[in-house]
Amino acid sequence: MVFPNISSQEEPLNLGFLIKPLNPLELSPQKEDGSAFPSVKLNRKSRRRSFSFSSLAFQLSASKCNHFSSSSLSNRRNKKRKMEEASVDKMAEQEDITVLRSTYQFLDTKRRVALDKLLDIKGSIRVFCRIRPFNSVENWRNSFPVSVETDKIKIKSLGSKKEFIVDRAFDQNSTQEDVYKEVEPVIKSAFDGHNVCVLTYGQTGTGKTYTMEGVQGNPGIVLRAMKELFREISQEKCENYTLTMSMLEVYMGCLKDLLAPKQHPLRMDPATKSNISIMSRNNGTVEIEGLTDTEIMNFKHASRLYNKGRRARATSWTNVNETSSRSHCLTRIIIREGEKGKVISKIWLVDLGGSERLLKTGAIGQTLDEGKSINLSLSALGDVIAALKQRKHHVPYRNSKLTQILSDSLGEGSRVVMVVHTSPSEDDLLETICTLTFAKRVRSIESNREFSEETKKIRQKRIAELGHIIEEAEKELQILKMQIEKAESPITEKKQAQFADGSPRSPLVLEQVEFTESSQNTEQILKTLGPKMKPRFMEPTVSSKQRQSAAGESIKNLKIAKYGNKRNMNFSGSQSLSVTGPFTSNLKSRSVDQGPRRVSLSSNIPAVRNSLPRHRRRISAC
Ligand SMILES: Nc1ncnc2c1ncn2[C@@H]1O[C@H](COP(=O)(O)OP(=O)(O)OP(=O)(O)O)[C@@H](O)[C@H]1O
Repeated sequence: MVFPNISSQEEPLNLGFLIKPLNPLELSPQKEDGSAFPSVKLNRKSRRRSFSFSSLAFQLSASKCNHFSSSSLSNRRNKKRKMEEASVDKMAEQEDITVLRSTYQFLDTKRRVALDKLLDIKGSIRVFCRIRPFNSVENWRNSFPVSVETDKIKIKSLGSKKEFIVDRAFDQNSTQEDVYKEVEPVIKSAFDGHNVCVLTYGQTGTGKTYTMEGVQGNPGIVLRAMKELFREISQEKCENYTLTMSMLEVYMGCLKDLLAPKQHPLRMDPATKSNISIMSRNNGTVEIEGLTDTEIMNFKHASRLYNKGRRARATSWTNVNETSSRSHCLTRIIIREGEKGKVISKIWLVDLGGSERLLKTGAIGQTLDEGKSINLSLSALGDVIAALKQRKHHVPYRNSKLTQILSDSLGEGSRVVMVVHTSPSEDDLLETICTLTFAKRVRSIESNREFSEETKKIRQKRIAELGHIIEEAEKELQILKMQIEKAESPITEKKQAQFADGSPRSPLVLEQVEFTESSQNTEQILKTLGPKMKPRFMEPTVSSKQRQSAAGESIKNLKIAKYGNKRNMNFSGSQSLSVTGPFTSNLKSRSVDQGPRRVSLSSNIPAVRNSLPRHRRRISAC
């Protein structure tokens, strides 16, 4: 077939390949004698007016076809080019993100390995000592019996001197931040699968609760640790990690669930007044049956729960007329991964009972029993830690409830920090010496291998090096995280835009949407051409008809899946539909907590009746 060659004066347009199969209704573009029409010079501005064809019908047809074909084709070409460019850009972006992500992984592994080495050098059981400031009733003007160096506590009194080595000593001016900074690496190691146990130990009134719980506006280890855990989870993009929290009180060998909704007296074991039992598994793990384990969604939720637990502890004191120092308060955080909730690690944060009462007060009766109980459990704790450090075959976990509970968080692979607390006062010197002797016992086994000065220097150097590696890696990780977020933001935005209407779209539907959008221009053109002026090549082919009907079917199926089968709702006059309650107007605004909506539907046609219950359930579930 010969095609006319229409061109403008400025820009020759070859219409020959633009107008392909002509509609049979249109005139043939050939002359009667079979020769081709001459080329027509067409000024773009006056294209419609300056046709010089003899046949008016052909002019019209050619003009419309030219208008349609050239714009449609160039649209398509532009679209194709844009799509090609977009896909190249997309691939490059994806590559960038992959490189950034693998660099992130590499650095993160480097940081974790360094942290692990650092904690190994420092020791898996570490002992810190914190001296609280003088209080208003203590005589601080005349004597300062306790002095502090970085890793040493010196006691001077009545001409005698004593020195106690610890892993880190905090003087009276130390802040909560200072203490937490030392504990932080241990908390972080929980993400590497290490069970963690942080304990505060000391005489009553020396600041155990202050260090662990903190005060309003100046939180302690528990809340800081929780903040850190949530920060780590968001930073590491561990979206599939979950945190759960439990709180437990150990009072005279009895366990109390501090987060339980309400303890029913009949459900408790009359002997122990508790429905909690400790189960030690053969593999060494411990499970506390009956203990409330609540998933914490964010830091705010965690601190709310923690305050609830603290209040429950306070209430229990009032109920049974206890004082703070006579019970141990244990907060547990479990890090879980995946849908099955595989346990990664446990963190125990323990505020131990005061260690001195029995000695100082010469208590009798219940107070004596309480004091004995605390001292026994504290001494059992000391025995366990000592046995662990000596790598003894038998570790006496079963000697107290406290050690039984903590058994899988004190042993091999665990990280333990004990923060011993002392008073600065001369009056409390005896208790201070007792506390520091306990600290020495806990620490002594590992420091049995007393290092030479040279070894100490090498250790310090290595610790500093590892600390530097960790710090640098953390800085780089921060930068990388921002870069990844920046690189991912267009993709995230696009996804958000696609899902803005709340309906999930399958790739097929997305394809269909694109298809519909691209054909919008064509639809407009067809409207201007009129139904009879549709060129033949615009008629759908057999395969395009099949494609369209397949795509239409898939959309229909999706709509049915989303909104239900509307056919069931097309009732004839003889059918009845009764609906009680506004189920169409405020359907979306109704919240789930409001419970199912009451909708009753009925029909006298069996097929419709059969389909109604299913329909009703769907509405009820909204
Ligand atoms: N480092 C500190 N800085 C400021 N105040 C402190 C510090 N340590 C303790 N205190 C204050 O000392 C008082 C006693 O502290 P806290 O209640 O924490 O002692 P405790 O060892 O937990 O006592 P108990 O065994 O009775 O629970 C509190 O008023 C607390 O605010």
